[in-house]
Amino acid sequence: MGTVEAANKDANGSLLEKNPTVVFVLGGPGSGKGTQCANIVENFGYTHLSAGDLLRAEIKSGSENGTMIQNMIKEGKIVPSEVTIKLLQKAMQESGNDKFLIDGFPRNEENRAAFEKVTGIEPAFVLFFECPEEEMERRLLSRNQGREDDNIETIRKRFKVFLESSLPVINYYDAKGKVRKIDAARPIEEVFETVKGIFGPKNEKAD
Ligand SMILES: Nc1ncnc2c1ncn2[C@@H]1O[C@H](COP(=O)(O)OP(=O)(O)OP(=O)(O)O)[C@@H](O)[C@H]1O
Ligand SMILES: Nc1ccn([C@@H]2O[C@H](COP(=O)(O)O)[C@@H](O)[C@H]2O)c(=O)n1
Repeated sequence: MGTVEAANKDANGSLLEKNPTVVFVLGGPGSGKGTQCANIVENFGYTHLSAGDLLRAEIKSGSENGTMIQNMIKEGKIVPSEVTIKLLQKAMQESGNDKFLIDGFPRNEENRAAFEKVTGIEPAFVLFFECPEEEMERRLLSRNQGREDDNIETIRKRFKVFLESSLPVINYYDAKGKVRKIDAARPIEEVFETVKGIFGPKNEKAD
């Protein structure tokens, strides 16, 4: 085994040995990624890891990166991959599971290439929740979870970052035949019916 590969295997601990299944969950801010991930966890036994939630938890933990992360989130900017990937790896290892929904990641080409290089993991497929901006804006402005970035000024910046940096990642995976596009503008239950069709009955958890 080459040195880079050996170092990555080391950093991943036992993770790679489990040959984990990773599904990236992408879509604009407010498209319903978190909502649908909660349904998938209940029905299909995946562990849900939201990159945004991990970054917000890192701020709360008083970490040395906290102020930098908080400033980036307020501006709707993308935190350097090094920080986010470490948080994702740690959460994956601690979960004990081998099936992951990675929500809101990769957000740009840097995220994508670094994750592949550091973890050696390729996603099984990518769920893409497609939703018009006006609908996403309505949802974010009425989310009421006290998020510092759910204000119209930051929301507009997040939309811009999504179009400029995140869509190219979706196009990258689309070219590889890995994107499962979902019309996310419909009611939650209808969206989940489509999601269920993608994961398939053979993956459903027994009661
Ligand atoms: N299909 C839907 N129809 C109407 N409202 C929805 C739908 N899906 C989610 N919502 C609501 O919209 C808001 C945003 O949803 P959610 O948090 O799941 O989006 P998200 O894509 O994870 O957002 P973000 O990227 O900002 O974290 C929530 O208040 C949620 O209840
Ligand atoms: N890969 C990521 C994911 C998120 N961020 C930052 O967190 C903000 C909120 O993300 P949500 O997915 O919870 O909406 C996002 O706007 C970014 O500032 C990131 O940097 N990298």
